[in-house]
Amino acid sequence: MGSQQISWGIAPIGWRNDDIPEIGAENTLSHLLSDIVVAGFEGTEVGGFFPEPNILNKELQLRNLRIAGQWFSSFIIRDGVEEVSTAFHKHCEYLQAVNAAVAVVSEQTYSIQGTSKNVFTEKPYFTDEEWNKLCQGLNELGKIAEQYGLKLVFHHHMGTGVQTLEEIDRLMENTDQNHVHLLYDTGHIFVSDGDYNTLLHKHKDRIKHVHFKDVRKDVRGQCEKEGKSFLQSFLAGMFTVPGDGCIDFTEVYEKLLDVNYSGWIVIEAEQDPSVAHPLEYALKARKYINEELLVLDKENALVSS
Ligand SMILES: O=C1C[C@@H](O)[C@H](O)[C@@H](O)C1=O
Ligand SMILES: [Co+2]
Repeated sequence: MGSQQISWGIAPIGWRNDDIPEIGAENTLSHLLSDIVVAGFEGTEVGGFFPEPNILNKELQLRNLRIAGQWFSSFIIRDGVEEVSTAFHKHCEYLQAVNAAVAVVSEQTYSIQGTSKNVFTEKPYFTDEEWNKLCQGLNELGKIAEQYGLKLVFHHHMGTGVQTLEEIDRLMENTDQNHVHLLYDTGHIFVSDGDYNTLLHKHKDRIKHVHFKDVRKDVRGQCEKEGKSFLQSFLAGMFTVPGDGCIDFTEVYEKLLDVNYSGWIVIEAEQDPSVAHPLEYALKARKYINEELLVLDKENALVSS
């Protein structure tokens, strides 16, 4: 089976960043969507500055683009699932109206991702009781997502209580595989654990959404040495597009093809847009995909025929 099941997208995060809304604020929706077409991608994720569904759908249709999903910050441990559910229903309603496939959920209770804390040493840890509350709550949110024709995909993330492989294992073991799926983000797991393959191999069956984020290893090392925060690290250039860092995406992509992965692969490389020209990096990513990854589909097809 080949890439006909895979849709390639690129996230708005290279143009504008919801974690630091000031950067790239000059980049309008039209500019972003048109750049995505120029770079040859099929769609994107919803950014915090996106308009209501009618307006967005019009702009998408004009460019033959689709929406993969959107990030949702959950505070299940802090607020309880009942309170979170109200906001999550609204989130899913929006996503259904723009024909998205997934709702990306990240538990943000005690998260330091938006703070000035050292992201390499000061991440939070949940108690056993908090783990139970989180996993039960996610099962409930997963059922809500399904009412809107969406899959809940959980985003493991630097600076949060679900960051390391061990923590992702625990989350996968204690949530219902029918309702809670996994978003595999190559960049976050590599920065956290120095390895991106084990997570993919262990949880391949739960992965329903993928973020391809590359890492500049030397910059990562320097950020750790200097005790930088998550935001300072990405502004320093810790992340980049596939093919421009140290991750071997051919290995990752081959594994995804092997397990007949079906869904979106979204390029997500947050950098300062005033330093890393967003269209230039989108084109660089597309070139790498075309020249190094899509050829693997053909090779696989030849081997299996
Ligand atoms: O999926 C993501 C969404 C962003 O808001 C986040 O900070 C980024 O690192 C990411 O992986
Ligand atoms: Co991501």
